Amino acid sequence: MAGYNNNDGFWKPSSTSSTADEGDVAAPVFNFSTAPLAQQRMLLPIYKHKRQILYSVEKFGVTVIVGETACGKSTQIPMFLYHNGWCNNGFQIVCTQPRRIAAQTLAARVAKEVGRGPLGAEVGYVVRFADRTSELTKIIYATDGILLREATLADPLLSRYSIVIVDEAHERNLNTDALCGLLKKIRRKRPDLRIVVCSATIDAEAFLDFFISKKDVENTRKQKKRRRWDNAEPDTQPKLSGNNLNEGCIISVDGRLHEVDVLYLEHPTSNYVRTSVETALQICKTSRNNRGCGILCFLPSASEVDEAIRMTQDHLDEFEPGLANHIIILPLYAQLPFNMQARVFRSDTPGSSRIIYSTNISETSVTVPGITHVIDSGMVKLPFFDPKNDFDRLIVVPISKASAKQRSGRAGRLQAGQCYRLYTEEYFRKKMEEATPPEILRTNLSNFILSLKALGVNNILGFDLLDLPSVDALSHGLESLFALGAIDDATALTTIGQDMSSFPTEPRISRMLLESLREECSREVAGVAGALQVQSLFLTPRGSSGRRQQLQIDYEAAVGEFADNSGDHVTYANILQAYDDTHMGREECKEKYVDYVALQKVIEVRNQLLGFLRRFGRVRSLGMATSKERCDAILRCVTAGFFFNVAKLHNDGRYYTIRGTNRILVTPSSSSVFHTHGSHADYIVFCNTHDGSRGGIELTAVSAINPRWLRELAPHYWK
Ligand SMILES: Nc1ncnc2c1ncn2[C@@H]1O[C@H](COP(=O)(O)OP(=O)(O)OP(=O)(O)O)[C@@H](O)[C@H]1O
Repeated sequence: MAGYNNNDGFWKPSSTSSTADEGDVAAPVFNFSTAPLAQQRMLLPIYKHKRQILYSVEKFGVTVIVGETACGKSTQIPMFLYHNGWCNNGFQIVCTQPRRIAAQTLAARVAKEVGRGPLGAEVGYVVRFADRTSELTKIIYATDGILLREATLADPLLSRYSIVIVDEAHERNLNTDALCGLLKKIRRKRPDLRIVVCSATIDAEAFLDFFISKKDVENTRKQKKRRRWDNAEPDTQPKLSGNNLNEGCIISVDGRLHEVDVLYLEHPTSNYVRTSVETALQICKTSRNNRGCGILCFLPSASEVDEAIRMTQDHLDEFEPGLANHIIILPLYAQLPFNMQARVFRSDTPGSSRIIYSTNISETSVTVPGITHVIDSGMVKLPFFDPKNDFDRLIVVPISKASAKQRSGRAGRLQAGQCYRLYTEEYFRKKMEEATPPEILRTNLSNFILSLKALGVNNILGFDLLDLPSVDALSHGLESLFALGAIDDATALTTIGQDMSSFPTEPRISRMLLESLREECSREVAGVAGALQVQSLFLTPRGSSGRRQQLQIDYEAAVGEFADNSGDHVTYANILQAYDDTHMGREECKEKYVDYVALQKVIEVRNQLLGFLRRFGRVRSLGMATSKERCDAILRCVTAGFFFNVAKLHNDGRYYTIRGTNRILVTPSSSSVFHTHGSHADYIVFCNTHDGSRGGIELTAVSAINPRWLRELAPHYWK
């Protein structure tokens, strides 16, 4: 196993001890996590800044709070404000999070800390597809996307909130940026609205400069130097109309309650999945004599998480006999059904060690109980828009220092911890970027533009943003929306565009779903949309080399039961139909090579999307249609959304996109359907692309289509 070093000296995890000799008697340590909640709160570093925060929010329109991870920003600030009267007169406080898992777990924790009623009483959350609030709710945790939708659909001035807290602002996803622009606009009409921006890793000055003009900032800084915060007392009844509302203030919160030791690899690793697994097993082995450990290991994608789990299971016993009985291994990524994600947050297995392999879904804001160690692979999978190929692509890239800090901050939350970085200290210091480029500078903007248009922003270039996107990216986004029928030639939102903007999906999928109402196959198409959220609905055949041929035969026979000649989309619909008809359980799915966990997620998403579709028309299913009618209806819907992604078979037997003439390879999972069940089609539509192991771009979610549909369904685009 690779060695690690840290600033305090040198230690190899494979040696028996890190800091203490075996015979050492540990000094008594205050057990933070078993102390009463009120006592835990008072120990958090942010507690010392309570008066300063209350004073600043009362006096200034905008407060930017930068504090170490785990200092208490997300849980404590809303409570300070609530207890100081900011929810009087029917007002509420909303705290936004980039991810739903953070909103849900924070709300649960704060409901406990407030201690008056269950989750959904005074403290609740709203995330896509789930609302746990009531008339009593005062503090709401919501995803930033949800707050944007609220402003779009219900309340453009967000008038029920006295304070909006934009948490984890460093993430700079499209929703955070749109929300910041919107809040700036709202403050012109509602100067009483207070904005609090929080993060452990933001450029506080840049955020303050964005919300407050430079001149005001200079004044504020001068005042800040003179102000003695310790003597500044907030009023017990905050005044909505403070006297410096055009000014802002930055507050720094130093320190954290529990230390995190950071260790780096001595030499770079060529295989971060394998090194992650080895490191995790080594930590488990050395922790066994104690009371077990909790490891959170960050990997870039769901497939690498699954690979790491398989590798860990394969090596558990050979690494140390008997280790398997004491280790629980769990995945955590967005494509898992919610109940499986929630398992990670239940720490009910005393004496055992837990290894959680996660994507960056748990990188910010969350506290996973029992985590003593973090392993950071140093990599992340991010969406990039490739204007040359006209594709969105998910690419694995190195993380930034800001992400590394967030990841290490997932340890040391309830007790001291360690973070193993699977890269060298030199790389971290000299090569790693300071921050991840914001989404607005790297991704497809059509969804972002659609959201702004629905908010009534006609001139996108005139809307205040933290970073301006390139003109090329904007024009591409506008062209795509025009081709989808979401905007007209004066770039105004059409009726279809209005409807599309109320779906929680990207525009192409929203368009596909709306088309399904016309084709009367919403149940099938909502299932297809669900299947696009998971990596694959099929399990890959695995086994010893001697059995491989037989396994492949079994696999093809099983897949053949569901596969349709046309390709993946109707095959997805067939699997869901089989589930609806027979309620396949875990074992039956395994026999048929269907991934049970992925299927549960698809069904969860399908049901949620059907709920949205019901607002627009009658949701029907094509149960009685002939297979040709059913297949054509489903594929016409897919084409209505994904007509940008069409490729044609050329004489050399390869597919080329019609626009851009790039050579494309069809991935094995899709081609197995084509190879087994039909000849290559002349025209195909595809929904996802990624960098292939054979070089070039590979496709998933591929089906044969009739080229005539292109002119019928997208006449602006295919003349
Ligand atoms: N779900 C939870 N279960 C147990 N303890 C929790 C939970 N959430 C928060 N805590 C406790 O509260 C502390 C502060 O958490 P909080 O999320 O408020 O910090 P933060 O400053 O927002 O961190 P970050 O910047 O990493 O999001 C944690 O270190 C932990 O001790």
